[in-house]
Amino acid sequence: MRIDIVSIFPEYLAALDLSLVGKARVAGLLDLRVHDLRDWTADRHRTVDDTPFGGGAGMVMRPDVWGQAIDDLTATGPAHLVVPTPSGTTFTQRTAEALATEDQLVFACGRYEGIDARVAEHYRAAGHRVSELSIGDYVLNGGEVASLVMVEAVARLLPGVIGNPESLVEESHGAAGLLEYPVYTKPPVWADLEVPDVLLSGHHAKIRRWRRDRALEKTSARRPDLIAALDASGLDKHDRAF
Ligand SMILES: Nc1cc(-c2cccs2)n[nH]1
Repeated sequence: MRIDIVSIFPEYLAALDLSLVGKARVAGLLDLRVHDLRDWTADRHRTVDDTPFGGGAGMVMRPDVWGQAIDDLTATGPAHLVVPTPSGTTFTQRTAEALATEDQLVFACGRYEGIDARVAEHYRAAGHRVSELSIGDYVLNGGEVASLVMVEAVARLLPGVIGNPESLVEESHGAAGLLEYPVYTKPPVWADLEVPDVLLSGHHAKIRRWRRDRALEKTSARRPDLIAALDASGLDKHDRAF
C-alpha cells in the first residue's frame, strides 16, 4: 500500500518514522510519503489560503493548490482521498479495515477553517473514493493528528506489520466485536494484588471462558452499544454467562 500525507506542517508527521509504522516503511511493507502542500504553490509567498466567500472568521484553504497536489499524487492510478474533519463520518475499526484494502490513500490535512468544499466534490466527480472522516467529537487545529491516528490504525492491519495477527481478533473492537479482557503479567502479586487464579491454572478452556466473560462484562458496562450490535448480528445468548 501507498499512503501520501499532504500538510503545511509535514514535520508534524515525523512520528510515522518511529516504532511499528517506521519499521513497516523500512521493511517495504508500506510506502508512506509525507509532502509539504506549499511545494504546489506558484507565488512568492507560497500562499495556500484565502478569505471565505460569504464572509466569516478565519481563512479557507484554496482549491487550486490542493488540486495541483492531489492531481500529482494520484497520477499513477485510483486513490482513496481521506479528508480529516470534525464534520466527517466517524472513523472506526471497520473504517480502518476498509481503508487497509486500498492500493493508495491520500490524506489531505486541512488547517484554518477547512479546505474549499469543491476539492472533495471535484475528486468524487472524477471517480475517486473520497472520505471525510472524524476521529471523534472534538475539534483539533488541523488534520495532522487525525491522520496520524488513522494511518496507525490502518498500517497495523497490513500483512506483516504486526508480529501476531491473531491478536487482532481479540483486541478491543477486533473481529470479536468486544472490548478486550484485562491482562496480567509478572510479578504474580503486586501492591498486595494477586493475578486471578484461573490464569495460573493452565486450564486453557477455562481461561478462554474467563477471558470471554470479562470481555462481555466490560463491554456491557462501558459500551452497551457494541453489545446491541452483537445481538443484532446474532450473539449466542448463553454466551453471556457471566
Ligand atoms: N475529529 C476531528 C478532526 C478534526 C480536524 C481535522 C482538520 C482540522 S480539525 N478535529 N476533530
